[in-house]
Amino acid sequence: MPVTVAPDLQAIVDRIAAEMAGREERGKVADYIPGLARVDPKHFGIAVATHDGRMFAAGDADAAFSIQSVSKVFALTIALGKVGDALWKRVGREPSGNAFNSIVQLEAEQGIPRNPFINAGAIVVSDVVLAGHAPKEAIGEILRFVRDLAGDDGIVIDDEVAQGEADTGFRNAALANYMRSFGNIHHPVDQVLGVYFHQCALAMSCRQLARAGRFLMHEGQHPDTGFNIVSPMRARRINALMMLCGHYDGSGEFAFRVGIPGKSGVGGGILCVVPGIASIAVWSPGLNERGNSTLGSLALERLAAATGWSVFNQREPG
Ligand SMILES: NC(=O)CC[C@H](N)C(=O)O
Repeated sequence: MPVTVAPDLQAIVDRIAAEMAGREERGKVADYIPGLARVDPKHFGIAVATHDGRMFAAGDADAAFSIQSVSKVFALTIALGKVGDALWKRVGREPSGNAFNSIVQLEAEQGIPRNPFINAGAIVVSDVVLAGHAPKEAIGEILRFVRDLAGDDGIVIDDEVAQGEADTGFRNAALANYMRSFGNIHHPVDQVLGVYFHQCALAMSCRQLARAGRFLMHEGQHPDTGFNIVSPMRARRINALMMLCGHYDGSGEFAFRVGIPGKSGVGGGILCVVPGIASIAVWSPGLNERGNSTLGSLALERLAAATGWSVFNQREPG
């Protein structure tokens, strides 16, 4: 895509934040754990990190929130680094068309989850990250990785959220045990879930999240160090998975409305990657019926329309 940064990007994000502040329809905040239930639905933040190293932010772009399933992108990146394409023997690459915590496909498909961005797939990824480590070390590896990507040691894991996930994670435990019965989970289920629950509990601001996603717009390269986090091909493939599977059974709708690879989480965050152009994070805690941020999705739709950014065309911004 030959599109360069739209010159009025700050004005665009300011305008989007102002529109979102006035919206009544915000969806419903996730309420399965206290650490999420108490978050004020009025929040909205947006941060856009551009390929040329600039940052445009508006609203609550510096407030930390629970990134939840957005963490599945980072965990997948680590797992691919460890076992490479062998991962794809244990996890599929197809959209599921089902809810993020659905169990129905697993029986028909012999314990192989459809993709790494539904819970079952992410739990297999956690199992891979855990290999050769104590759970604490695996969690530390994920945290260090995200801090390194963002260039920010201030990123932490919210222990209260992690505990809440463990206290209520009966369905995730069911998924893990079920996959273990097919031999697709290799470590003790409580350890695997410990890793998964802690990665879900990563707390990050939009600015930190947009920075952490930059390697995916830079063909896999860390923009600060020049090191290859992943190869260009792998970055492209992670982006493809985000496009096809990043919003669960709402992925088609998101591609239709926004047209940019993205990954959502039930904390209300969405990370989006415009290859060669921008890494974008939005946050608004109210969710639609598919568990994706209502205003976050709308804000990204507005941003894509205002900039012309899409992986489906090559229009100049305007
Ligand atoms: N969609 C999500 O963000 C789900 C993450 C959540 N912690 C869960 O496992 O249920």
